Amino acid sequence: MAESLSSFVEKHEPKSCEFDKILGRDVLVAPSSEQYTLLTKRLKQQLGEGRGEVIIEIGASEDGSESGLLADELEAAAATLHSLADNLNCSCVRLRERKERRGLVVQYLIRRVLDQSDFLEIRVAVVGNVDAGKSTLLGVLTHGDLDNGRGTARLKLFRHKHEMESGRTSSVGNDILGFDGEGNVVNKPEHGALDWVKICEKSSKVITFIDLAGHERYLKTTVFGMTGHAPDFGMLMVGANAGIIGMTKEHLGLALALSVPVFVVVTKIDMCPANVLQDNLKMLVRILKSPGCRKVPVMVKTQDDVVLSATNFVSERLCPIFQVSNVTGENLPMLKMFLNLLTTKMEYQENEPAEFQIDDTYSVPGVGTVVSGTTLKGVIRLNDILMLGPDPLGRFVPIAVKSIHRKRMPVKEVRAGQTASFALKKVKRSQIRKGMVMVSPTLNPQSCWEFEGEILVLHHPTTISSRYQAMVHCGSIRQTASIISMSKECLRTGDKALIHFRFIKHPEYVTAGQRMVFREGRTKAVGNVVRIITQASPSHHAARSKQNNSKQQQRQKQTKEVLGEDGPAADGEEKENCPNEFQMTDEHFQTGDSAHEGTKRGRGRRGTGATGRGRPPADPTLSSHRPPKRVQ
Ligand SMILES: Nc1nc2c(ncn2[C@@H]2O[C@H](COP(=O)(O)OP(=O)(O)OP(=O)(O)O)[C@@H](O)[C@H]2O)c(=O)[nH]1
Repeated sequence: MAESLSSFVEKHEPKSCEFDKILGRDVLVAPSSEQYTLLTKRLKQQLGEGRGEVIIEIGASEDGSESGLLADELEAAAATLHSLADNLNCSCVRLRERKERRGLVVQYLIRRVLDQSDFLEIRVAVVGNVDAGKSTLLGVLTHGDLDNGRGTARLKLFRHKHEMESGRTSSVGNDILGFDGEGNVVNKPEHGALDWVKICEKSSKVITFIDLAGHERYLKTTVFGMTGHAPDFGMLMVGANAGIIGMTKEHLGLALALSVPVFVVVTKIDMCPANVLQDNLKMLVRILKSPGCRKVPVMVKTQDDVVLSATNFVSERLCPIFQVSNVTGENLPMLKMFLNLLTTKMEYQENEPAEFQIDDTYSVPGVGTVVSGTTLKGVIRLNDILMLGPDPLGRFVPIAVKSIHRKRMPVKEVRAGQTASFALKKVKRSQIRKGMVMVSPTLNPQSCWEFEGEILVLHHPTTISSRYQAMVHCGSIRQTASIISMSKECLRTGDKALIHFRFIKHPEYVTAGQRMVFREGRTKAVGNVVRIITQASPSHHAARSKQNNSKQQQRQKQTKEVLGEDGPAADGEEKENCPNEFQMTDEHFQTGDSAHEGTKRGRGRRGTGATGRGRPPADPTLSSHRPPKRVQ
């Protein structure tokens, strides 16, 4: 929500607080020196809360009556705001104005000007059915050239030969779009290629798109992208002519399950008959409003809508919908403006001990072992010693951080909320399993075989009882776990329970409060880790899990015979092809199985189990560490 400099005061502080003196519609018109000091202090606070940016409204009165400034007042107020922004080393850009009874109310974007090596980072997971135009839109946004309707724009992004040939994305891809302080796109391809370091140097804000596959064959990769890459937002793409088909509902369901706020981009409006577009939009709105989604859809048609929806996108409930064409470029400027205004609402704790989740590993000639992932807490600096683990025996070993890159740019430190790649000293790549973490030694990290989670069953064809096994996704941990015990005898669709889980293959680093997904075939459940059980022993585990395994395999065999359906892989690793997970059936959208019920979005995401085979780094690394090859 856009804030006046005093709005926070009004809502949260007692009436007699120090900011009382800067209330009022015209406080910026001619502030006293005491007021000016308070205004500076308040703006600094607001910038801190907004991770370096805030939208300020001037001319609005606190009670809504007599809002608006006259032309000369507005000029004076704007000059004050510019000088406040200058003093705090911020840019100040006019976004929109509205006419009120007395005069104008104007909104400004105040954004901290960062040094060359720093930028605000927002991660957007791009999901939607195959052929919805995901790769094409990303090609158009990041390279600036429109598509020809036959796939020229997406060619710039495909990473594997088979993707070039089939036109289908199969891996988790990363593409970046940089904005300067004024909100201008800074991407400038040279001979078709983008120099990430230059983009980052010129940017105040960098949007990282996590381009996920639309085909159900690659759903495993898509789920990993959503759980393991810690997206701040989900961009759900829908082809105007095709509407909500195939994997669209599943991807929406997955975003809901993980409490990732979603906005929708309807593409191909250039080639879609008006009546088909209207029908598909109606269907989209109906699904978004259904009890299973409980979203508030907003059609974004003007720049005012963009500012309003971006500033109100704080809640997971609002769902802005854009209608664009990658061929004619219609409405793309509005989408860019929206992306420029997006601010993450995730609270990252920089003052806590460091925690970094690894989502991929590389062996780089001349550099050594490189890991990429997301910093969840704290600050990690060059030459820091962190504890890497857990290994198969649950141990953590100290390692030194040799170099750090953010989006291929060498940096001295990386803070909570930022993705990065580290070159590590004296560690072989084979010693690092995706799914491991690197944490501060002060945390004295413990691995666990067992934990308790509070789970809501979104869908199960029959009932879940003790000893049932399925895949746990927790951040980027991906391992089969068994149910040891439950607070209820059996669970059906819609039931909630406290469940005691045990990993079947190796211990993991899990923390209370993490969001988790539990799934197998058509079964899916979401919830939170509530308690870690560190004392459970592996030997005890092995015997019991073997027993459980054979029983479950027997049960799965029977189920397969009856349903012709696949179960989870017995060795704890996921199978390549698991269609229909997260299928938000019509039942969900109509009966109110609240996919987003449960607790808040987990901040912690750790480790990985990414496919990783031959795909570029999540934070494609390291100019000197040799950047991944990209097929042009
Ligand atoms: N006319 C028109 N064609 C488009 C538009 N957007 C994408 N296309 C075409 O639609 C086709 C599919 O686009 P892609 O970007 O490959 O779709 P995708 O969603 O990335 O597909 P996957 O990578 O397989 O998940 C390509 O031939 C594009 O040229 C658009 O706005 N208008």
